[in-house]
Amino acid sequence: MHILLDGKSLSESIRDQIKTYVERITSRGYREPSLAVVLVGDDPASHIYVKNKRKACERVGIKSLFYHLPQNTKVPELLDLIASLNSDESVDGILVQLPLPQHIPQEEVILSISPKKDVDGFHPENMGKLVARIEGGFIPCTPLGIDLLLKHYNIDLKGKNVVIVGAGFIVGRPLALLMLWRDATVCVCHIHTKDITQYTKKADILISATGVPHLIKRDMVKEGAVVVDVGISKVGEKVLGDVDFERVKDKVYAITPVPGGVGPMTVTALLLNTLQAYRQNMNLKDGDL
Ligand SMILES: NC(=O)C1=CN([C@@H]2O[C@H](COP(=O)(O)OP(=O)(O)OC[C@H]3O[C@@H](n4cnc5c(N)ncnc54)[C@H](OP(=O)(O)O)[C@@H]3O)[C@@H](O)[C@H]2O)C=CC1
Ligand SMILES: Nc1nc(=O)c2c([nH]1)NC[C@@H]1CN(c3ccc(C(=O)N[C@@H](CCC(=O)O)C(=O)O)cc3)C=[N+]21
Repeated sequence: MHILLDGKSLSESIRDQIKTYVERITSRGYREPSLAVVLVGDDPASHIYVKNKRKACERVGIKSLFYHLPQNTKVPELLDLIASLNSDESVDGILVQLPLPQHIPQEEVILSISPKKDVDGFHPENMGKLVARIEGGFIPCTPLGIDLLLKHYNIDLKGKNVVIVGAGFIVGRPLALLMLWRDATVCVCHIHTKDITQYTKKADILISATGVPHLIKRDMVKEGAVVVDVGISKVGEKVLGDVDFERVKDKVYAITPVPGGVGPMTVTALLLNTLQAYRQNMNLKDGDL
């Protein structure tokens, strides 16, 4: 029997705690935390993600501001908006939904966000803190969500073989740094890796983040491993993960479902990062609340 790593229910309990915290602090006369979400263009998947993030904010009492810019937005217009959000003291966190339209350089946008408001943790200052193991930076939401999920289920990372499939900017690469911080032995496979199976078979903890549906098959997984599935692909009406869940599940110690695994934890990590930004912005110390 495998353990289901239930990100949905862990998320609900963390979000309840956030809600209680926000209620307590606002009842003492502080303003509510706030997150500005910027979406450029009309990608339908991005629309759904942004809607879910805003709904999650509102449910816990975080104010969400939404800026929807047209597909043909010019780079300076977007940078002007970010500059005004950077200097607006009532805005704690800024999230620019990725991917951006082709004509907008992602690096330039990420660099323009104040590191203090960068709740995605993508700014090089925050990525640098992740490399240098400096506390107090923002850790990217999906890696942070996975870390919290593994911690909740008492899955120890120290000295374990963690194999990550996918080396994307949002998940794979920052996750590798975080797992290293947790003292795991980390191996990152990507599109140029020859024969990923030879690596995945050695994984105590296998994390896949490619967006290739059912890339991870039963024979690629070690008996008793922990499997974390980050991938989300829409195939017809169905949402599929990177892992062939039905054939893999009875071979492993624990596994995340898709949906209901890493996805909700990503959104919860965003709420936690926004709260962290708020507390740092308002200069609140642990003793204050
Ligand atoms: N559940 C959640 O909370 C989240 C889910 N996601 C999902 O995770 C997936 C990955 O997202 P993201 O990191 O942004 O995507 P990217 O496209 O940035 O990264 C995917 C990575 O996987 C690699 N890859 C692609 N195909 C293979 C393959 N056959 N074998 C090995 N490596 C491969 C890519 O290589 P290369 O670039 O060289 O092609 C790249 O390194 C997507 O399905 C996305 O929807 C993303 C964020 C949050
Ligand atoms: N700046 C930026 N930051 C991000 O964190 C970011 C981004 N851009 N662009 C896109 C990816 C993707 N992402 C997800 C968040 C939540 C779910 C999620 O809630 N998933 C649910 C529902 C899945 C479904 O039914 O579609 C689940 O897995 O249960 C999924 C994916 C954040 N991303």
